[in-house]
Amino acid sequence: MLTTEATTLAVDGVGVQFEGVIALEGVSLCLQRGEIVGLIGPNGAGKTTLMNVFSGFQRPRSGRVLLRGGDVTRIGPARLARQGVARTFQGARVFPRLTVLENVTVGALGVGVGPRAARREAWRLLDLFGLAERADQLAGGLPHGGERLLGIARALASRPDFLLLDEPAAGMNASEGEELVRRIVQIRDQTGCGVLVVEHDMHLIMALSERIHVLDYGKTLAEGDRDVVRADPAVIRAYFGDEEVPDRAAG
Ligand SMILES: Nc1ncnc2c1ncn2[C@@H]1O[C@H](COP(=O)(O)OP(=O)(O)OP(=O)(O)O)[C@@H](O)[C@H]1O
Repeated sequence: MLTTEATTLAVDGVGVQFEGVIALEGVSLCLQRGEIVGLIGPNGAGKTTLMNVFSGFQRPRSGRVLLRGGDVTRIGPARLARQGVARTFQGARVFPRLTVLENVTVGALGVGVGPRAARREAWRLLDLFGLAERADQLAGGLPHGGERLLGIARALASRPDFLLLDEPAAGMNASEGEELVRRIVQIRDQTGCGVLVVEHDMHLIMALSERIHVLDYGKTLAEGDRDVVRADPAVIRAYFGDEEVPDRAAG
């Protein structure tokens, strides 16, 4: 049952269809401020489509999107960002010809923060992400892991209550992934924002998420505590196949 509390971002029974392909059907997921939820599922399960619905990039055909209990189903991404919903995309999507500092500053300017405060906020985030030394470098010249962190820093510049991360660790090596887990937990602890993470790296998902939501063919296959979900036979069959289910990652 979905809550309509003031501290939640939720989808309630959403459905999305693309020219005959059912991408999502009757999916409900409630993200609370202060929690980290993993969204997983096989390729094509509907994870990115659900992120798009949450962030206003995809209007659902059925169901509702609720922000702090209010219906935002018809609100687009720019307005949702100003209301506290920020996201990153698959692929870093930084502005390669802007500097690292400018990339983050733009994130704050985009939600109406004044130029001086935006710059201050950008420096704070660059410090937090260990990118301050590269502030004046063009973003396009960053190594892959750095670009990913920059994308998250830019999303955080809007001071979101809810942060949606689409495959933040793609292309990172194991130690960069562990560092990313630490930073995401730190962000949650410091800002109290709710974090929804789509990620194929199961070690990372298990290390990071308190709750896990599993999609398969556009429907919810399982949801709940990570240990319960990991032991669910339907999840093991659909998602892990014959692979060994990873133990909770070190960290
Ligand atoms: N714009 C689109 N037009 C047509 N079909 C689409 C579109 N976007 C997604 N789909 C289809 O909807 C389904 C869900 O896709 P989606 O990208 O949300 O899955 P996913 O779980 O994020 O997959 P992956 O793990 O591979 O990124 C797939 O069958 C996909 O082919």
